[in-house]
Amino acid sequence: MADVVLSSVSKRFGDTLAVDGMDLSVPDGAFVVLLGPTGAGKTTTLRLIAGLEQPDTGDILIDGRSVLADSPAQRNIAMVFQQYSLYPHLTVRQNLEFPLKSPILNTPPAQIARRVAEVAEVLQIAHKLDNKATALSGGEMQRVSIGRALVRKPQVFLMDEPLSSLDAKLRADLRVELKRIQSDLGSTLVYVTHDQIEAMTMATHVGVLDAGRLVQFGTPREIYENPVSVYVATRLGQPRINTLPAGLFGAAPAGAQWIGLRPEHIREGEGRQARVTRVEHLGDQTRLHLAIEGHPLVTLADPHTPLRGGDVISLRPEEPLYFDAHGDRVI
Ligand SMILES: Nc1ncnc2c1ncn2[C@@H]1O[C@H](COP(=O)(O)OP(=O)(O)OP(=O)(O)O)[C@@H](O)[C@H]1O
Repeated sequence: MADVVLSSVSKRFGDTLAVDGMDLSVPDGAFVVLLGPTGAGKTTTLRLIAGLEQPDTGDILIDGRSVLADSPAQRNIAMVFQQYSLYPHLTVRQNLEFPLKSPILNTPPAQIARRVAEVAEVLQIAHKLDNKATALSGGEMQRVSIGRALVRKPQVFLMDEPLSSLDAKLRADLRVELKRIQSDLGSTLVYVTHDQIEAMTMATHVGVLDAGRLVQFGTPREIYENPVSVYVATRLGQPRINTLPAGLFGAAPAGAQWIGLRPEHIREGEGRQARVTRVEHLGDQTRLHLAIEGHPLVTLADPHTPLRGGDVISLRPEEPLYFDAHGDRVI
C-alpha cells in the first residue's frame, strides 16, 4: 500500500481548466472521498492518478516516487467506474481472473483460483461464478467490477461513483462491505461520490473540490463542523446549512454577512419568531420549513411534532457559523 501526493497539478482540456494547481496528499491507508458538484474536477483527478491523463504541470507521487513516466499498468492501481466494465462474453470467474492473468504479474494458477474464491465470497457472488457476465443483474455486475479491482491487491484503489447505479439496499450493503474490505486490507482508496452518506460513513478524509482546486481537506467531522466557507458547508449535511443575513438574530461578529445555521445550531423556545410553512415527513427524518421575515429556513423536527403549517415558534441560534460577503468563514 502507498501514499499518493499531487503537487501543483494542473490539467486543461481546451478552454476548461479541469484541475487547477491541485495539492493533495492522500496518506497511506486512507479512505479519501472527493466531493464537489459536477464539473469540479473529481474524475479528472482520479484519471490523472491512474495515468489515464497526463498533467500539463505538476507532479504525482505514489509511495514517494514520481509516476509521471509510468504507464497505467506500471502504476499498480485498480480503478472502478460508475459503469461496470466487464467482458460480456466471459464468465464471472473469467472476468475476475483476468487482471491476475496479466503477463506482468505471472501469478500461479492455484493462487489465482484462491484469490478469485476469496473475493467472490466477500462480494457474495460465489454462486454466480460460472454465469456469463451478461446474465447478471446491475448490482451483481457492479460487484464483479469491484471484485476485479480487489483481486489484484493493488497499491491504490480509485473508485468513481461505484455504487451510484445500484438500488438503495444494495448500496447500503456494499457501503459497509467496501469500508470493511478497505480497513481490513489497509488499502489506500480515493473515492468520488455525490452521496453525502457515503462520504460521512466511509471516509477517513474528505477533500472538497471547487473548480479544479482543493478548497478543504480533513476528516468528515472537521469538514462538517468547521467548514472554511459556505461552499464547503453546503457539501455535507441534510437538510443543507441555512444561510441567512448575519444580523437577523441580533449582533454578529465584525465582517460577518451571513449566519450559517445547521439544525443543531437552532434552539427553540425563545428568540425570533418563525412561521411554520410546511412540515415534511420523509420517513427517516421530519423537516420543518420555516420563514423568518420572509427568509426561508429548514430544520429537523421530532417525528411526532404537533406543529402544523401556519404555527409560530420562537428560535435562536446556538454556536452558529458566520461567513463574510464572499462566503468565507469569519469565525
Ligand atoms: N476529455 C475531456 N475533454 C474535454 N473536457 C473535459 C474532458 N474531461 C473533463 N472535461 C471537463 O473538465 C471539467 C472537469 O470534469 P470532471 O469530469 O473531472 O468533473 P467531475 O467533478 O468529475 O464531474 P461529475 O461529477 O459530473 O463527474 C468539466 O468541465 C469537464 O467538462
